[in-house]
Amino acid sequence: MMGPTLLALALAVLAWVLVVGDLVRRHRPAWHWYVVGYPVTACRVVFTWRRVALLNDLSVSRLPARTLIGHLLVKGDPVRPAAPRLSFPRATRMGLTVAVQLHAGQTPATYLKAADAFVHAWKVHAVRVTSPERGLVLLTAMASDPLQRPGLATAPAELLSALIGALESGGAWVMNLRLVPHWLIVGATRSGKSTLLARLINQLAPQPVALVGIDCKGGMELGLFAGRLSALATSRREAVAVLGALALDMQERMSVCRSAGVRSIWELPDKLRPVPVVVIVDEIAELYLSDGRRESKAETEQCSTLLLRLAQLGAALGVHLVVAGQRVGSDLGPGVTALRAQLGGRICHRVNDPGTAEMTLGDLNKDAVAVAQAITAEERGVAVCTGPDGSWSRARSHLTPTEEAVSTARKHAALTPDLPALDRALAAPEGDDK
Ligand SMILES: Nc1ncnc2c1ncn2[C@@H]1O[C@H](COP(=O)(O)OP(=O)(O)OP(=O)(O)O)[C@@H](O)[C@H]1O
Repeated sequence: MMGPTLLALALAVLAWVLVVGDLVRRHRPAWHWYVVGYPVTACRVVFTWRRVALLNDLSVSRLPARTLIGHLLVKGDPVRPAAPRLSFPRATRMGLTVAVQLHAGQTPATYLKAADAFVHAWKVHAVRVTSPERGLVLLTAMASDPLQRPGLATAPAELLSALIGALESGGAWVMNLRLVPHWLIVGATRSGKSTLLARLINQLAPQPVALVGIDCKGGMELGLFAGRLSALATSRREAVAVLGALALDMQERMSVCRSAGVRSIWELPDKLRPVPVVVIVDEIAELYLSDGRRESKAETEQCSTLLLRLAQLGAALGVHLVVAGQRVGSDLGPGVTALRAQLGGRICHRVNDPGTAEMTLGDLNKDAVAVAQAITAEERGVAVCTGPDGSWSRARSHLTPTEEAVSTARKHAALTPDLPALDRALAAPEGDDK
């Protein structure tokens, strides 16, 4: 009687283990990492460290590489090099961290080069190398891609600051225009650029800020938010008019600052301070590429000069640029490289050519370029972004449905500041010359 009951019980337990085990394997809940993943990975880190360090030239021998035997100078590789000292691996929500004491003469760059070797040796999704203090390197191993299902990050509301999404570290991805006044956003088609711009507008719409759109794709993208835009240019000719009017407006702002004896509009008393303006450009190539005709060439040159002027002087005068494009390269014109130098904030989604990733991140963070190039077509909304302290991180924007962004823009349409100079400039040009 006991036999069949025990058998049925054993079968039930087995079925339960199989079903639950499969669910756990597929969904990887957080406790699974702490109970199974972390102890296994921590053992791998500790037990493979000597060998990994040796194979990647991180170990250093205390013996000199040359020594004198009698009257002979003997050169060679000293035996038994010592691996750098490793701290105990500490579990985090998404992986683990270990601190490594650098040998004298070593720099974090050697560890950056070995990051791929760590990934394979420890069987983790990625390893990031940072140096929080001199002589120390922090290796952060991530068990799986935290951006596959990023949590909803939060950040305090601040003027000219937008919560864009979540960072790979689990923190909030914030675009703060007071800290980094101008931004360059690149991404191939369907990489998540427009969604990010919609998110930015969604976040800035409730703030006392003027939003100006330049969308030379006939206003198809930014036209959706027209109710909250103080001006919208939908052709290059209109873009020249709007940028020219903004350049003149900046001169007025300068004279207000000069008469008040201050260096930036933020030092002016509230009642004198002009409203901050955020200029959003969708598809920079439309402003820079000419069809060879004389007027077209003149317009591209004007756009290039005016954008550069706004970028050079805008930060102190409350004029901010957010420039987006599918591709950025010096072939767009000599002005592009100069403009890029002024756009301190960079966001690079998946791109089709290595040149664009190099152009966007290469001058600030060489090691971020390879990470940006590894973003796949499935990872929509994932990007490499720079932080205000010069660091970089992988991040994912919060998916803001277009309807939600449009309805937020409509809801706050009454807050739209009037910029009569821009309206006049837009009313002036005749015809349309795309
Ligand atoms: N953060 C995100 N999370 C999930 N899906 C996203 C995210 N961002 C964008 N997507 C999805 O990716 C698709 C393409 O996004 P989007 O239209 O923003 O790309 P794009 O780079 O602007 O493309 P294009 O240049 O063709 O306009 C959309 O269907 C959107 O739903």
